[in-house]
Amino acid sequence: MTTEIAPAVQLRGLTKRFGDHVAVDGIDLTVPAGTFYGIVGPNGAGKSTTLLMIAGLLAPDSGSVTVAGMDAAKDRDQVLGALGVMMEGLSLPERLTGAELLDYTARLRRIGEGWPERATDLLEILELDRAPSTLIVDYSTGMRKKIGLAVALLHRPSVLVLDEPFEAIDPVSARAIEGLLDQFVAGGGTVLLSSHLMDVVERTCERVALIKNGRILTEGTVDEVRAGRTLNETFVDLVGAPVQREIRWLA
Ligand SMILES: Nc1ncnc2c1ncn2[C@@H]1O[C@H](COP(=O)(O)OP(=O)(O)OP(=O)(O)O)[C@@H](O)[C@H]1O
Repeated sequence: MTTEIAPAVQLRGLTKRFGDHVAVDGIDLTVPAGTFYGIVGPNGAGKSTTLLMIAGLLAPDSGSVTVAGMDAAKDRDQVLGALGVMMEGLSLPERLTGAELLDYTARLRRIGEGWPERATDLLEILELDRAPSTLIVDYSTGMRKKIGLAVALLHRPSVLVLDEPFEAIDPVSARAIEGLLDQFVAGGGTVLLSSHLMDVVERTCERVALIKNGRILTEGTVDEVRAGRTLNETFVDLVGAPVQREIRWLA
C-alpha cells in the first residue's frame, strides 16, 4: 500500500484585493512535496502577495492555503513551524552579527537541541563565517539574502517560501544559495520561490507557474512551460513584449 504524501503547498481560490485592485485573483496551485518550484511573472503580477499569504504574513480575502496537509487558517502554529520564510523588504535586526541573529532566532523560535551545529554549518556554507564580527547593517545585499536564508532554515522547516532569493546578488553568492537549496530539496524539502531570473529558474526549478494580473497563465514542468523554447521567450510571449517606439533624440 502506498501512502499519499500531502502537497507541500496547496492554494484554492486564493484572492487578495487592495481597494479596487485585485492583486491575487482566485489562484489554484498545487506544489508537490519535495519539489523545487518557481513562480514567475511581470512586476506587479501578484507573486509577493501570494507568497506573503502562504507565509501567513497577509490574510487572504478569500480562498485557502494548505501547507503539508494543514490548513493555514486553522493550524497556524503547526503551519508556521513547517515553513521557512524569506520575504523581500522584511527588516533584519541591524545591530547583530550573523551568528548573533541565528542565536536570537533559535531562542525566539524555541528551537531545541542541534541548532548551534546547524548555525555553524549554515554560516560556513554561505561563507558568512568570513565576516564574524560584521554587523548586519554593514552586510552587502548578497550577505543579507544569505543570512535571511540561514534564518529561514535554522529550525529545519519542510517548506521554504522565498521571495526573489537571487535578486540583485552576484553569481558566486547565487551559486552558494542555489547549492544550499539543492541540498534542501535532495533531503526531501520543498522550495517555493519567486524570481525574475529565467535562467536561474530554468536551471533550478522542476515546476514553474507563470502569473500575470493575479492569475496563473500557465503551470507545469519547466519543459512543459517552455515548450522547446527558452523560459525567457515563453515569458515574453505570454506576458507580451513591450511596444518599441523610436526615440529620435537617443539616436
Ligand atoms: N500593501 C499594498 N497596498 C496596495 N497595493 C498593493 C499592496 N501590495 C501590493 N499591491 C499591489 O498589488 C499588485 C501585486 O503586487 P505584488 O507585489 O504581489 O507583485 P509582484 O508580482 O511581487 O511584483 P514585483 O515583481 O514587482 O515584485 C501590484 O499592483 C501592487 O501595486
